[in-house]
Parts: sequence; C-alpha cells; structure tokens
Amino acid sequence: MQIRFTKMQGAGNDFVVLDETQGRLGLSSAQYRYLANRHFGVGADQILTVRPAPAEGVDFEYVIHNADGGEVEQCGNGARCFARYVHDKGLTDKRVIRVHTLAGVIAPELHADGRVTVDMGAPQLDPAKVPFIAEGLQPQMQGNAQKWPLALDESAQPATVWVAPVSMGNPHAVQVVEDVDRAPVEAQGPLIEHHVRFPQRVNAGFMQIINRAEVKLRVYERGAGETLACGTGACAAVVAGIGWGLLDARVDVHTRGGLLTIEWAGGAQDRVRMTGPAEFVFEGQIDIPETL
Ligand SMILES: N[C@@H](CCC[C@H](N)C(=O)O)C(=O)O
Repeated sequence: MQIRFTKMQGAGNDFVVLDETQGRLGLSSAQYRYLANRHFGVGADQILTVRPAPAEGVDFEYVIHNADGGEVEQCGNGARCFARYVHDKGLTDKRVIRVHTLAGVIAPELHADGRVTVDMGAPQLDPAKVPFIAEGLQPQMQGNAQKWPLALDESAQPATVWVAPVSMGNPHAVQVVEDVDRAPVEAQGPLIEHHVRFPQRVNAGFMQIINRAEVKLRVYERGAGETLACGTGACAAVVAGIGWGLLDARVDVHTRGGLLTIEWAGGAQDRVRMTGPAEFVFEGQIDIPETL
C-alpha cells in the first residue's frame, strides 16, 4: 500500500502528517508503528492525521498516534504543525482554526512569522481525572498545589520522586530537578511511564527552574521515549510550577529542540496558551506492508 506523507517538526518533536480529508487510509496500529520507525519507515515521534470536521463549530479533526502505534488524546507541538499544514496546504484560509481532538476542542492561531499560538484549554489537576491513583498516599502542599510521592523501582535514584499529576487532555507527571542535563531521564522515564498509579501510563517531565520566567525541560513521552520537546509537557510543567509558587504567568520553556512560551493565569478554569515553531521538513511517498 502506497501513501503520501509530509514530515514536519515543532521544536524538534517530529511528525509524519497524513491527509485523510478525501478518505480514510484505514491504517492499523502496526502500520502507524511502521511509519514512525526510524530504520524501516519515515521516522517520527508521532503520526498526525488530518480529517474533515466531525461536527458543527470545528474546522477539522486531529488524530494523534504515538510512535508505538497507540492513539492518544493530545499533542501540543503537533497542534502547531497541524495548523500550519492545513493552512499552507490550502485546506483552509483561516488563521485561527478550531480543531476537534480526543481531549476536546483546541484553537491554534497562525502568526505571520510562522510561529503558532495554541489555546490548549484548561489543565486538569484533580488526580483521579489525570488519571492518578492517589489512595493511601500523603501529598505535600507547596504554594497552592500538591506534590505526590511516587515510589520507583529500588534501582532508581532517588527511589521516591515527588510529582504533580497534571492532565492537558493527556497525562503528565512533573518533577523539579536541580540540573536537567544530569537528570535520570532514561532510568526513571520508563518506570514513571508504566507506574501502576498511572493506569493510562504517563508522560514524565523533568523541569529545572532557572528563574520565575524561564525553565529547562526534558520529557520522557508515553509511547515515544524521550523527545526533543513536548508541547503538552511544557504546559503541564508550567502549570505545576505556577501552582507550586515557583513561576510567573508567562514562562519560556527551553527544550533540547527549541523554545516554547507558555502562559497561564493560574485559575482552574484559565486556559493555557502555548507559542512555538512549526516547520515543514520534507514530503514523500512510502510503501507500507499490507499485513503487519
Ligand atoms: N509530543 C506531544 C505529546 C504526544 C502524546 C504523548 N506522548 C502522550 O502519549 O500523551 C506534545 O507535543 O504534546
């Protein structure tokens, strides 16, 4: 089966974008995995699919698969690339686009310089809704927000880490580290991702505070491993940092792949805004085995 694709990246978080506005490709989870494979396929952290609007009041449907083939609710860097794709490919002439995702409606806005700001919606901090199983644990209060002890495998240093469970439509566990470049992302990432207290698995964020308006961040992503940047991870980290009283309402997040700016007024109903780059890389055609 031969399909056309576009490769894009947002702060180094890379995507294969598929256009299903003229009909479904009907890919299996193994075929998404094949596309994402960096040796046999195109290579990507996520596969983004553009579909026609499923309802009144939105312009498109945005479907996201992780590199492991699983469908997920939200992807922030992908949302910026999605908006740039539908605009630059002539699928819409709107510069503010309303997009349906599994996590609700988001609204990317294209700027003249090529960057995109996305209204990512309000964060969810109720542990049960992340979902995070908090039963039997004693949280610590810091500022206006809680942090929860997460016991990791004994081989992990430290054996217990303190995290904020935050949902940006998808689940995140954010912890503060002293030096992000020396943080045990590879060792702790998989343990946090698969921790029994996160029944839908989780994206693990490691945030170093530089000052009240600047952080460094690495994220070990659910279903993709460490990526050069994670947009929803940046939103979740800033929400946690503001809740803990460590950050102001506008924060520059330095990732290994580029800069994301996150804004949040701090109220439960306040929506998070994310601004960052969205770039085309190349286009092509690939043969995908029918049976995988
Ligand atoms: N890279 C993304 C997040 C993609 C989904 C995530 N791995 C999950 O499983 O929730 C972003 O930029 O937000």
